[in-house]
Amino acid sequence: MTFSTLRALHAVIGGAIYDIERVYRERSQDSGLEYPSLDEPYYYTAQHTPEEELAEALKGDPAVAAASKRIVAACGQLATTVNKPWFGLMEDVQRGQFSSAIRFLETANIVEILREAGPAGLHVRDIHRQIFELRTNLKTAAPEDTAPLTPANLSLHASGHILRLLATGHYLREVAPDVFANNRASSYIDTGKSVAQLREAPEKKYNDTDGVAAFVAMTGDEALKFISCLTEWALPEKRATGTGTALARTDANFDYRAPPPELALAPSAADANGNGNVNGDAANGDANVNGDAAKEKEKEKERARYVAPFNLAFNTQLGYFPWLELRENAGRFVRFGHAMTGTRQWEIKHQILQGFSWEALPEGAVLVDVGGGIGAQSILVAQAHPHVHVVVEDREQVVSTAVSAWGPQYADLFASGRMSWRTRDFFEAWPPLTIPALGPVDAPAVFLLRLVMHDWKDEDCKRILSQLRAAAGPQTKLLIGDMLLPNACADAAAYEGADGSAVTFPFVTKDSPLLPNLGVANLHGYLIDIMMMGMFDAKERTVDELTALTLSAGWKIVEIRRTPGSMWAYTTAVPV
Ligand SMILES: C[S@@+](CC[C@H](N)C(=O)[O-])C[C@H]1O[C@@H](n2cnc3c(N)ncnc32)[C@H](O)[C@@H]1O
Repeated sequence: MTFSTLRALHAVIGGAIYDIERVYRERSQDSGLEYPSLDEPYYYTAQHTPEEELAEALKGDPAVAAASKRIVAACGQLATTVNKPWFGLMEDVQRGQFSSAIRFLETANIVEILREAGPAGLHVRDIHRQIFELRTNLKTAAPEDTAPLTPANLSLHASGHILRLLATGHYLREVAPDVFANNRASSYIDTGKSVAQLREAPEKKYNDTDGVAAFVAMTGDEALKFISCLTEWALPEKRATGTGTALARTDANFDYRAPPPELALAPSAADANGNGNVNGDAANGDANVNGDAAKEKEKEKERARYVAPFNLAFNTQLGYFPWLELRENAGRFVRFGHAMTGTRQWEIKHQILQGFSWEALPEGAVLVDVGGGIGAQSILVAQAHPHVHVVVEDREQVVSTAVSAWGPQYADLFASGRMSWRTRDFFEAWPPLTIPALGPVDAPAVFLLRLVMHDWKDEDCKRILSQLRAAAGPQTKLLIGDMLLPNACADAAAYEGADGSAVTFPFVTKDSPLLPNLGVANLHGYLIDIMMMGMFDAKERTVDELTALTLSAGWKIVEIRRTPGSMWAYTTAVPV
């Protein structure tokens, strides 16, 4: 590292600011439109002036978005270079505290409380009082098994310190000592619900929202807990004792892979899961241990116990989705559906509409959204393309609650029959459909798999893809929406696809001082990769990995439409 590299990074930042300013100037006809201030909240449900709307919308302009990413990448690289290693290390290794503080902000409804307080903000004593007024309501937006806060859990002092950490990390503003207000970053988590609505119906907090708050809550709850078990899961050191439970994992004699005693007689992991996720590793059993079949079976059972850090953290043999459907997880289950709406934010607005040539489909074409949840993405297609019929397939419990999760906003669409749900296990053969307005459908025009492949190991994905391949007609397309991760090193793979085509196009020019994958500006893709490891022992994939996987199930990738500068892509494949 030399001064010339520091200067080159500085120049990247300066050049990118110039690019952003140029777009703002040109698009506002030189009216002096300013870049949105971090200090000013922007609530997506509120009324805005045309200038405010344009200033916000331009952040999504491809040139602005790309320049912003260069700034983030360069600042990250520059900061890591010049920061005292101890400070940088502490910021990173203690990041969990910041994550917990953001979850607290969301779960305590502080963003909504501060929205109503306005730009002058609210003293922490008044914030604290309102948190309690909401939380001591009998109903709670938090998962059912969460006891309401009591003064013993949360002191005034604690609230103030958590909020100050957030203000220091640019998530709030401390406008006067102990007085906090929302800023642009915190306002992004707003649900738009009034405090009165949250008091009246806390369980509806995420209904009719953009899902961002639900995603924050889900990540801060389940994901933060299971990811803390990553190393214990990956590097179990203790040997079997046959006693203890995962929840007692601080016991020095505890073996993370030993079966919890109360589950010793439970059905096998495969039976409990019902979809093959948890027993994925068991199939790789070492067949020759002492030649003793009973012992081998027992060993296999043990290996299957904690397939992913999630299983370890929550002491369950169930896969994540069946676990979510347990009665005690009712709140988490509903929240997960809304969190999937939040995942739209990985894409540019309504990216699914640009991810495929929907307009080229014939009248009455059928899109099957496989593992589509509440249909958070395919509903955008149904709305924008009246010639397309959408059928969402998912597990029974998801299907039975999907329509009610949307509230009244799409009632006409559902009543028209152009968007419907049916229960299907995607590991089973695809049964032909009958759509009242169209009659029997032997093969759909498109199978969509969005955020599904990344939930599963390769062998499970192959099973899912093979079932779709068996059901496909010659014109059926497979559309996969997931992250596509490039390497972080400057080899050719970061610049081109497996077949040499420019499918992943460069994120940076070859002489740039930035990492070829844009480093921390694209960290989100690599974080989700590890989140999937934590949840399912699954992963996000590279272009090469996805190409090989789809081919193994009879699908050939023909097009990749990447969100500019992002890890997110829609990949189209056809039957081979
Ligand atoms: C990460 S979510 C993605 C939801 C949706 N595709 C989206 O992008 O919003 C994965 C979905 O797969 C569903 N799923 C899990 N196992 C399934 C199975 N065996 N058969 C059908 N759906 C399943 C889950 O219920 C969940 O809705």
